[in-house]
Amino acid sequence: MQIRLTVLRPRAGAGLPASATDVLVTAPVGTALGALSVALAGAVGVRGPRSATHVHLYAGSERIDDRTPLGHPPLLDGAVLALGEPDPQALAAPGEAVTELRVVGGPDAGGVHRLHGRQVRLGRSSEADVPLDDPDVSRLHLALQLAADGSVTVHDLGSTNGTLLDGSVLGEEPRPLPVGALLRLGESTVTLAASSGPARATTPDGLGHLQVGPAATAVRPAAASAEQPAPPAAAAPSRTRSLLSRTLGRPTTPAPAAPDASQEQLRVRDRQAAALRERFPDPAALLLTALGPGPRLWERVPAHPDALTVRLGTGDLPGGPGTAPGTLLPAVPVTVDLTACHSLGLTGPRERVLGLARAVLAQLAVLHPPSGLSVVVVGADGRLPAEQRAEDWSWALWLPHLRPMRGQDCRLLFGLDATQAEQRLGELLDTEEPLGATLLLVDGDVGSPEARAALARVLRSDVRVVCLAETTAQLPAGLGAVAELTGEVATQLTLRAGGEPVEGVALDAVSRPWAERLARALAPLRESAPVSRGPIPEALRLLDLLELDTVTPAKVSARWEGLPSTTGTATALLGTTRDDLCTVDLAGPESPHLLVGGARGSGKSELLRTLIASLAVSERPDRLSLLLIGGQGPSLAACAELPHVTALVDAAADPRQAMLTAEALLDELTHREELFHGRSFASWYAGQALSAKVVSPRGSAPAGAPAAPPAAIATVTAPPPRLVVVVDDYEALLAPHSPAGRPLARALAAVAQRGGRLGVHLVATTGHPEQTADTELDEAAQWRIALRSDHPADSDLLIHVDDAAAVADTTPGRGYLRRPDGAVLAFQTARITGRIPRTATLRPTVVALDVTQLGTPPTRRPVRELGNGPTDLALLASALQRAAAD
Ligand SMILES: Nc1ncnc2c1ncn2[C@@H]1O[C@H](COP(=O)(O)OP(=O)(O)OP(=O)(O)O)[C@@H](O)[C@H]1O
Repeated sequence: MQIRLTVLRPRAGAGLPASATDVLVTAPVGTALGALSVALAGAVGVRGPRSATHVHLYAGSERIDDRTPLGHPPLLDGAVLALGEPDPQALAAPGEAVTELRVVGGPDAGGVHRLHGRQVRLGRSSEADVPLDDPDVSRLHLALQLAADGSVTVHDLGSTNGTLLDGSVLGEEPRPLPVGALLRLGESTVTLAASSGPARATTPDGLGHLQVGPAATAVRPAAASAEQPAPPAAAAPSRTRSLLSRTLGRPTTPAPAAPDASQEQLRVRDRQAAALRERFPDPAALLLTALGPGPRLWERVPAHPDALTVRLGTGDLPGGPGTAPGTLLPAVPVTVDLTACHSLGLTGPRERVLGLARAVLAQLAVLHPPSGLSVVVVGADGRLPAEQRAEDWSWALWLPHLRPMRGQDCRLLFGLDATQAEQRLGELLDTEEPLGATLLLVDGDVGSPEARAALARVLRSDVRVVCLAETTAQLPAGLGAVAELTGEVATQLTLRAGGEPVEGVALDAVSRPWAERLARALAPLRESAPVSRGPIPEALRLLDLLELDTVTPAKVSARWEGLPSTTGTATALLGTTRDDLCTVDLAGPESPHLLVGGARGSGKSELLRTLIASLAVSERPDRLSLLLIGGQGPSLAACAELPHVTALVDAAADPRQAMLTAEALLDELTHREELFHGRSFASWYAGQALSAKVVSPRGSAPAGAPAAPPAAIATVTAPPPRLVVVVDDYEALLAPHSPAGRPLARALAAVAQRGGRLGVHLVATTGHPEQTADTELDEAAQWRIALRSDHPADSDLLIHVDDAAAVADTTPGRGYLRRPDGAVLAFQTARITGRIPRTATLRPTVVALDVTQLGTPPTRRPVRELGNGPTDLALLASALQRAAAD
């Protein structure tokens, strides 16, 4: 496994900052922190004999136990480990249920401050308890006073530009500050909030990530109600007039309400303003959502009405229905819909533009799931030093949205030099089918004439683009919207999106440490779907897909205990498609049988072994039996130890056993028909659940079923399990020179025709689809797989399209699944006869992360397996046997 950590070197002296190094750790699953700590200390230059015995690592203020396995909390992707002393930042973390002061807008937005002590001063000075990097804020601007009963008052400290409390001027006399009231100082807006809501449940996966369930629909903003004003998007010229210049620092105007508004109209105004602020969350709310993670994390799935709408700042916007004419909603979000305008330019002094761009990326990353939005960051402007570009964007390396998910040849979707930029832009143009949306962020020039030409083409594609520049003239031509930072200190912006410009918007900008904190909180989070979209992997391990990388009897028993007590299942996980797990459900209503074809060496036998192992994990042996028949050799012998396997027949080597098996199979079908009295396996089981008793009408032991007592003794017996008959080299049984095979082939034909209703399923492989065409199985099997085929006609016979003929012979196990509904999906079979990957036994390595290199192709080392030791199948069989015996 690989995870990224940050190691903090101890401070050289009190008051000095700790220096941090980001590292990539590669280590076998289950490696304990103790095995890494010396290497982690070495990464920040702490070496020598003392480091071997005296390395203590802290997560926040807590010392981490050396036995904590890597990949388990707190050792997750993005974790910060402080060496030798608690993390000095830890105390500043916003905590649980206390009153919080949140900076919800302005040039230094996003801060969340727990209120401690009796007095809290806000100002530009570093002496302030809550420092604000806003040029229009005085050094010590205002003070909050906390009373013992928890109430809060506020007063101005004689600031130059004054303070507004909910639109009215605040003097030096203390006034109560209720939760939710807006304080505006300089271009910043702050508010008091009760504690943040409950965190969303997450599940550690042991590999450095936390799985997050889908967003709760209840928390999504409701569609615009009759009372709500239209969303404050930039592209609506009708409201441009009403976006007034901000009033602070200039002659102060009262709260923006119409003079003759009634009490009810004012309440409507307040509700509308609150609804808009809720709908487009401020930076502080976003940070808390990432840290929680809160219920709104990744709520904007592609169909969400506000998907790809970004908030750029706040302004006073006209009220909606129910407010008095001329009413303005104070300090509500001003947004741009990137779905509508496609591309957005942000211009102004570099530091401010970067602050705004960070706020834009942060909100996209918090509100959109990585499966619905990919982010590509290109910063290759040769006028800036390479180190500067890397430093400006290093915070984004923690965002999960930058992971290459479509086969892009890089570690992260960065283009931080001309070559990387050309590569990223080329990839954007090459994507044939867009999966979710893509946002390209371009910081300045893209570095080369080729890249500029490619960017011009990207701008005409479906990719959404945000470009940053110092001046509007430096932006690429034809952007859908441009936000230009204005004002003496560039803390306001003017938005142009086709209609009249929207002026005087107080921008949302966030600092780099803030953005890094938010991105780092997102780093370990993963959507709960086990496989993400992307290219089809080249190699897969079944035990990993089954989440049984360390398989134990207890884990298997727990899985079996969780099964519903209805008819036994027969669902086999085979591998993955591009988007999802690839499974075949033989017990479903669509089709009970599966036919698999492919050329020599295409991976048919391995696919059967994977299917057998997967079926065995999916169901208890008393409810699912497996009968294995090798038409031409012992390819399935490795599965014989699974407790579900009742017989292994080598038809070529043992014709007599083949004959007996054929008879037993036919007997079994007849037995079930008599037992079920015309009902199907499923409805008979449903009946059994009611009557609870079964009287066996006859007693010969059917192939693949537990032995039953002699026919003469009518007795209560276990109900028959589902039976899956698995045949390798089906065509060998059909061959004229195979006298032993022929009776078996006849029995299998009967299974294909009659077995489905009786809970008897057939899975068979063929190397020669033309020989198995038109057999009973060919006609009955609606689940069909074509692995690599030698001829298009073979593929066509199997899956009714010839795509499998184009599969490369370097990818055994790659093929196409045709489902009963006719859908054809490319997939890769997972392996079960491999051995534990060699990396599982390697010594852990710790290497420093170099941001400038993250956009380059990763070094590829072939996955090698241990040459000795048990196969995964042997490990699984042993665990299943013990689980079955318990
Ligand atoms: N899913 C897979 N992933 C990786 N390697 C695989 C996979 N499936 C098969 N292989 C490798 O490909 C080779 C051929 O596999 P296999 O014997 O399953 O093919 P086959 O189609 O049954 O061949 P034949 O028709 O000759 O019996 C083996 O070396 C196997 O290890």
